[in-house]
Amino acid sequence: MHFSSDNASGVAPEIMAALARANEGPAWAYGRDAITGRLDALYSDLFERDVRVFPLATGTAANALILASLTPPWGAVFCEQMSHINVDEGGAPEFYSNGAKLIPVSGRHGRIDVAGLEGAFAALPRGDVHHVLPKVLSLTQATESGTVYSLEDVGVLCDRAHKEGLHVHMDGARFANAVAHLNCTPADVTWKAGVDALSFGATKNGAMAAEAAIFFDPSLAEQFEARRMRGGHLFSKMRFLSAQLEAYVTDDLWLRLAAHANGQAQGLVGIVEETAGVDLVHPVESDEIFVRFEDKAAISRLRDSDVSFVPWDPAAGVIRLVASFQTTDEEVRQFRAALHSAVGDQA
Ligand SMILES: Cc1ncc(COP(=O)(O)O)c(C=O)c1O
Ligand SMILES: C[C@H](O)[C@H](N)C(=O)O
Repeated sequence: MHFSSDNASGVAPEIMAALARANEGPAWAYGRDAITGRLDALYSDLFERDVRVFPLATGTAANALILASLTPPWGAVFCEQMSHINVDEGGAPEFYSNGAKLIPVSGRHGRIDVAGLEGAFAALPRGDVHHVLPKVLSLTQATESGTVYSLEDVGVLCDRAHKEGLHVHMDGARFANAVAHLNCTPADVTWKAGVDALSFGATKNGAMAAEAAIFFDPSLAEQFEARRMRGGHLFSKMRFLSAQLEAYVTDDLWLRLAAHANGQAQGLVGIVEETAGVDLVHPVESDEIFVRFEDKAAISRLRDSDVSFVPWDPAAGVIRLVASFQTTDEEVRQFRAALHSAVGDQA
């Protein structure tokens, strides 16, 4: 049973088939191919607005290069304290922005709220050349804690950020899981709520390696091609990124895959909730589940039962389980037996 990360999942057959089709014959390189040429129109239809789409291979590249497009080097980027850009990208956002400062904002269950954002704004020294300038709010949707911002929350946070003169970036490494959970349109939870640019993730949800930087205001994208090239992220055989991104949103594949992952996560939730000695750390609203163990020794016993997971906070006895589009009902059943064995006999 493998629940270490949705990054551990494979490639959806529809996307593998699209790669095989894209492999037929030669094609112009560096994005001049026919498939890449279709992406702006395809995603403009999906988001009900003219957008610019830039294929990339990693979510970190999407985040870091978008942020570099939204802030000058002397700018400040407000983000949740445990956000991926703040703790898991090895300094890439700071590097590609040539030094922008990430300002962690305390959140609850991985979500920033407007009170926390107001506090961060108030705490930032202003009005002197010695101080960085507030430039971006970055929200992760779905969050690193497996939760999802409501449409209202996104709108309120974007309004407050725009009032402060900030652009809003959305880290959508698990965007599909959030849209599936909210049962909304992609537009509702992005530009209609005030988001200016989106890291559109596909890798964790069925793609081999495909992400996209999507700009809802094309004027913000003017430098992106140069930044992507200078950053070493311009793929010569871009048709293979674009083929994945095209197949991903065809016939709502992306939402079907995410709905399956979210559904299997709810199956794991049911097992945790029925099991004494463990409890959920955060609400489960996407494909990630965080479980706290009263008896930390049970964590080792669970690992010895061939369950793969990330020991998220060993001192607190917290592990992370992540379902994916490939998680089977049998894996969920096996997990139930493994968990009950690990924590001791269950009445
Ligand atoms: C919330 C979030 N954002 C961004 C990323 C970065 O994606 P990548 O590992 O492809 O750089 C990840 C990675 O899993 C992630 O979990
Ligand atoms: C945390 C790690 O970097 C990866 N983003 C994951 O979610 O598995």
